[in-house]
Amino acid sequence: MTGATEQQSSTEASETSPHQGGFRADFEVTTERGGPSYGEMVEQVRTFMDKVRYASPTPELADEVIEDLKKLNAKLDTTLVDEWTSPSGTRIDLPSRGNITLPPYEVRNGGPEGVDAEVIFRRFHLGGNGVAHGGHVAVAFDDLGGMAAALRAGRPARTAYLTVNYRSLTPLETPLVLRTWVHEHDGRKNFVRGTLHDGDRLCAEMDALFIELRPGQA
Ligand SMILES: CCCCCCCCCC(=O)SCCNC(=O)CCNC(=O)[C@H](O)C(C)(C)COP(=O)(O)OP(=O)(O)OC[C@H]1O[C@@H](n2cnc3c(N)ncnc32)[C@H](O)[C@@H]1OP(=O)(O)O
Repeated sequence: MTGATEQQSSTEASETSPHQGGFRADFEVTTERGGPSYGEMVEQVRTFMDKVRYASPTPELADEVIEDLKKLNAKLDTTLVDEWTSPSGTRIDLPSRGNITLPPYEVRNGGPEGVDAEVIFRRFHLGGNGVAHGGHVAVAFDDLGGMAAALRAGRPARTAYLTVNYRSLTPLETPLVLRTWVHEHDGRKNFVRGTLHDGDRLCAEMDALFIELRPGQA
């Protein structure tokens, strides 16, 4: 494996980074970090990943792409910051808050009663035979389940367990409805349920426990 060892810049948090324990102390929402084109940059990377998933390049083209990517990586090396101050995860104006590692979703409604989002699994989320990989479905449930717990509790929570029941195949490139809500809570424990639908068809269900973090807890 090459790549990971070639990282140029430090992304360690500085002492002034605004965080406390495992998550941001105050979840700073921004629409400015990364500038007006940040969302389009992330979208272009997703499109690139879609193409990589299905591309069968010649050796010459693969070498050309590698050289282009090295140049792009070098450009980003000059801008790396720690996780607490990067745009990724805080840009509430962008799908999945600008976090490229998540399946892109848009929250249609979110509050203490739960979260209602539209999610699209992309071509690069392929599991096999044209449908989504189950792990990516779990990622979407984890993030939006954690959001439901955090919005109810008013503070961040970490996943203690998360079970997904895959009820039917989850299509790619299709707007799906993902809902999460706190079914029950007891002290710091938030028992969260979720559903993923393609129209009327239930694709998957989630049953999870999210534990609210104590102040300073990692
Ligand atoms: C708005 C922005 C939204 C962003 C959302 C992002 C969501 C992303 C969420 C994640 O992916 S977090 C990453 C995945 N999770 C982890 O890495 C967590 C690893 N585990 C831990 O850090 C700790 O185990 C944990 C914080 C979950 C709990 O440790 P604690 O020390 O805080 O709690 P403790 O062990 O004292 O347990 C508290 C209660 O929960 C219960 N509990 C804990 N883990 C359990 C478990 N696995 N199953 C059942 N019960 C459990 C435990 O028995 C106890 O019950 P009681 O209060 O009734 O005694």
